[in-house]
Amino acid sequence: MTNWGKNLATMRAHAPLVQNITNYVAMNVMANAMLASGASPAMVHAEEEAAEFASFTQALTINIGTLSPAWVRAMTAAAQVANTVGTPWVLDPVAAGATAFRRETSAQLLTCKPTVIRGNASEIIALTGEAAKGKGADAADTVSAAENAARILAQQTGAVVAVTGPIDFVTNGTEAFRIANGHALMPQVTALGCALTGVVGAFVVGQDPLEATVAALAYYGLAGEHAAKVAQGPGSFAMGFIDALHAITPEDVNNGAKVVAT
Ligand SMILES: Nc1ncnc2c1ncn2[C@@H]1O[C@H](COP(=O)(O)OP(=O)(O)OP(=O)(O)O)[C@@H](O)[C@H]1O
Ligand SMILES: Cc1ncsc1CCO
Ligand SMILES: [Mg+2]
Repeated sequence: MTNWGKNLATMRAHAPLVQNITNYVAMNVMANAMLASGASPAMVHAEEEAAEFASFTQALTINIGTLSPAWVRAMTAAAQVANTVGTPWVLDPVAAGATAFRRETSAQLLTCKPTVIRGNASEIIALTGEAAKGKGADAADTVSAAENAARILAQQTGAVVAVTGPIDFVTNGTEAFRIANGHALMPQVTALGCALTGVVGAFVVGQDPLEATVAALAYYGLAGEHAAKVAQGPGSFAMGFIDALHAITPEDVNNGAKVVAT
């Protein structure tokens, strides 16, 4: 499991259609990051069509960043279809611990068996019902403080759990990896975590979920490192980041991935 570039090549060969029910902040950022990576994103959230679209999409991602009751109904219906037909789907539990609405919605979505759960440390801790220090959509807990919660959540749900931050942690409940790629400018640009969730969704199509998630995080963090070399601040970084997602090759990933099995 060291040829992480192969997972990028496979994702690009599939160029998968990925349905995203995401938040208003992330829609454009996420769609551009996914296109630059080599996937085909479709932002489809209406209650009238979300479940129908989920019946033929190659992967689904659900992000609870800007919720409303109609969106929750669409999310639940789409996740149920994905679970029934065996389509991989990724949950992004934005600010999961902040309000009762978010706690209840996340708990309901977890019953639809996500393939991967990708969140920051505070969000992953909150999903296990523990008190988390999250500051809205931003993390206020360390990744290492969330490792135990990630293992428990993976064992309880059967999902691969990815905790992102300065050093990412990914586990399926038994095996685990740390990914040290990334740059401190990444959390200075909104929705880069949300966009990563879409990239993870694209990687898991037809690939082992644990391996594909680790590879997606290494690739994405490497793009952050490349973009930071030419950035003058968060604004130019955001632009360079999209360029880097597009330019990075499978060989670059094999040379630059900082992944260790724990
Ligand atoms: N301090 C850091 N240094 C290096 N990389 C980082 C740092 N913080 C986050 N990252 C990287 O940024 C990406 C997004 O992770 P992050 O944990 O910030 O998501 P998030 O909190 O869900 O973001 P958002 O909700 O704003 O979309 C990941 O690839 C992660 O590795
Ligand atoms: C800032 C923000 N607020 C709700 S969703 C979102 C995008 C980052 O998660
Ligand atoms: Mg987030």
